[in-house]
Order: sequence, then structure tokens, then C-alpha cells
Amino acid sequence: MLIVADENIPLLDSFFSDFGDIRRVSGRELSPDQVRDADVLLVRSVTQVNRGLLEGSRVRFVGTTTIGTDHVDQFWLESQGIHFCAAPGCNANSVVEYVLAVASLHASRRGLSNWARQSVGIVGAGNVGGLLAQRLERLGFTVVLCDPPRQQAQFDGLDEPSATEFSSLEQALECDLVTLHTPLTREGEHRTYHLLGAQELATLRPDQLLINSGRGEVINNADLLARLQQPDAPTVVLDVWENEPNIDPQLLQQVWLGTPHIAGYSLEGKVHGTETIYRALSRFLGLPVRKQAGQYLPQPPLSKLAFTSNAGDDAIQQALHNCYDPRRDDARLRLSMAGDEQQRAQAFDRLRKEYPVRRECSSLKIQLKGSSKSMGEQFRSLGFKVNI
Ligand SMILES: NC(=O)C1=CN([C@@H]2O[C@H](COP(=O)(O)OP(=O)(O)OC[C@H]3O[C@@H](n4cnc5c(N)ncnc54)[C@H](O)[C@@H]3O)[C@@H](O)[C@H]2O)C=CC1
Ligand SMILES: O=C(O)C(=O)[C@H](O)COP(=O)(O)O
Repeated sequence: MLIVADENIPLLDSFFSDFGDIRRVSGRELSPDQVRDADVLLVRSVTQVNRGLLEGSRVRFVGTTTIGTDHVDQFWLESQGIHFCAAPGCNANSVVEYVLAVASLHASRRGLSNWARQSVGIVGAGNVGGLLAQRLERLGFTVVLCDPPRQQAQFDGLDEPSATEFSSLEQALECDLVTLHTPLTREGEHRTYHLLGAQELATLRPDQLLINSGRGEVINNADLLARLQQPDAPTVVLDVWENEPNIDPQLLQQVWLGTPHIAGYSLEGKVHGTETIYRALSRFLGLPVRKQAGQYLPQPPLSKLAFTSNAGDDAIQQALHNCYDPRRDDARLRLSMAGDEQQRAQAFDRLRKEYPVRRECSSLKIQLKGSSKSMGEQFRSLGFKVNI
């Protein structure tokens, strides 16, 4: 069996070499010729998987080690009887930690003494948005969820009956922090392409923070640039951009923090993505599942942080920054944006390819001296290991 795989998928040999030969390719530049004689195609978000790529090939199974599926023409694959599998939720925790780190830095920057007094509008309450809502609520934030497809499903009795209350996009956009976690969809009643355009962006106030770590095209980037050039602009953080890797350098200059689509790039998130597709391929081939992510995730050297009883929110915020500080990724991106358009695009992809190992909050052990039990619970709810 021949497996053609994006060279940026981690642990390809560990998980897939028992199935057959692996041909590593550049996902961004994959051509029909490179995949024609393959049985299995494994991709990340940068490969457009469609008729143009696969017509006439031998491929019977396509796996993407990502949550997002907007790069895959699933309708065409199905019409050809090609099995498709994605990795829902694989890096959701990584994205949640990214958003919490950003929110915490923003609070420090604004000198907010109690960051949880803020309201957070979450647009898209699926694996990422739902997990984020849980964490924020435990920390005491007021959370407003906007998810019209789930709201509709709840109304139709199709979604799990729960106490979840959904709000409109307008209500979410009134919150102190607004964070986008929808898939990119271009059709249908709830399509998200340019969900935020000039009209929606005009409603945002200068004291608000808007974060996009879903897909770039969910915000009209030209309208966003125009809005950011106004004196009453909100603060904006972008992990995802229209036209990646050709991002708009002017837009990067205007946002507070800009990162190269790495919100989901914790080591845990990446390895879980590979594991999910390994499992799916094993099932597809009728073979036993023998490997799991835990075998290949090196135990992180547990760093320790100590806090005393009077440490309030500061302690949680410090711990979050200690674990992951998005300002480093922002600085790397800004430094790499010299040169012409092609050089900038290559630099964007290089930052992603050579991304340093990032571990999640579970790699940090918090030592609390004389602190309350509830403080310990808050740390635990964020995934930290806690000693009281
Ligand atoms: N920046 C990064 O590194 C990463 C980005 N992502 C992006 O985040 C997206 C969300 O991930 P998950 O939460 O795991 O997906 P999910 O499929 O579990 O949840 C998405 C939610 O968005 C809702 N939704 C759809 N259309 C909507 C609309 N018009 N308005 C409001 N809500 C809407 C859906 O009903 C669903 O509940 C992915 O599709 C992917 O594009 C995911 C992982 C990493
Ligand atoms: O999982 C997703 O969806 C993502 O956006 C990925 O984290 C993006 O990573 P690449 O597939 O582009 O490496």
C-alpha cells in the first residue's frame, strides 16, 4: 500500500509505517501526479482535496489530521466512494489555551484587577467553543453563546436537551471579549464566510477584544483593516487570516497580536490528530488498533510554579503565560514579514513547519501554599497539576 502524506504530519512512521510505504510531500504544493498511484492520502489544512487533485487516482481513503474540513470537497469524495475522515476535537484544548492566554494578557495590559468580571461572546459553541465556555464559567466569567445551528437543532429537538441558552450574534458582539470558533462554510442558511463584515465590525467598541482562531475567511479582512484604521477601533487578535499564507502585512501591523495559524499547535493537539486518523485507517482496513498517542507523547519535564495564599487572579494569569505566551509567536511573525509577497508567504509557512514544541497546561505543576481549595479547583479546571 502507498500512503502519500503531508510531511508536516508528526509521527508518520510511528503510526503508519506498518501499513505500507509512506511518500512525504509538501501539502501546500501537492500535485495530481504525486498522488495518482497512492491508496491513502493524509493531509493537513493546507491541501485542497477535490476532483482536481484526485480524479483518476487510486486513492480510497483520505484523512485530514485537523478539526477543520473546509479544504476537503467531501461531496465529491462521497460521490466517488472515497472514504473520508477528519479529527474532530483533536486540538480543541490547544485552541482553548491559546484564547485563555490571549484573554489573560489583554487583562494585564488593561490593568484589570478582576479579569473574570468580563463577559465573553463565543461564536460557535462546538468542541472548541464549548470547552472554552466551560473553562471560562469555572473562572467566573459571564459567557454568551451564539450558535444558530445548535439553537435550531435544540428547537427541533435534535440537539441534546440541555440548559444551554443561545444568544444572537448581535448579543455576542456586545461582550467585552468576542471569540470566533465556527467552521468556514460558504453555503447554507448559517454560512460563516464573511460572517463579520463592515456592518458587524462597526458595532465593536474600543474597549472590546475580538479574537479569531477559527478560519480567516469568517471575517472580511479588507473590512477589518478599514475598521482598525478608525480611531475608535476595537483590539484585535488574529491567528487565522484570509488568503494564508499570503496574509495582508498591513493588517498584521494593525492587530494587537498576530500569529501564523498555530492556535491548535500544541504537541498534544498535533499528536492526537495523527492518532485519530491512524485509528480511522485501521478500522477502514479492518486491522486492530495497536497504537495510541500516549506512547509517543514524551512526558514533559514538569515545570513547577509556587503561589501563596494572597495570590488572586494574578496567579492563574501568570501560570497561563508561563505555559504559553502568544507574544512570542506574534514577534516571530512580525520579524518574518520582510521581503516581497512570495518571501512573506514562505516565511508564514516556515514558522508553522518549524514551530517549537509547545506543551499544554497539564505540563505545569502548581504548588499552592495556604491557598483556598477553590483556587486549587480553578487551576485544576484549566488542566494544571496542583499540589496544595
Ligand atoms: N486556529 C487553529 O489552529 C484551529 C482552528 N480551528 C477551526 O475552529 C473551527 C471550530 O472547531 P470545533 O469547535 O472543533 O468545531 P465544531 O464543529 O465542534 O464546532 C463548530 C460550531 O460552530 C457552529 N456554527 C456553525 N455555523 C455557525 C454560525 N453561522 N454561527 C455560529 N456558530 C456556527 C456549529 O453549529 C458548531 O457547534 C474548526 O472548524 C476550524 O476551522 C480548529 C482547530 C485549530
Ligand atoms: O485543526 C485545524 O482545523 C487547524 O486549523 C489546524 O490546527 C491547522 O494546522 P495545519 O493543518 O494547517 O497544520
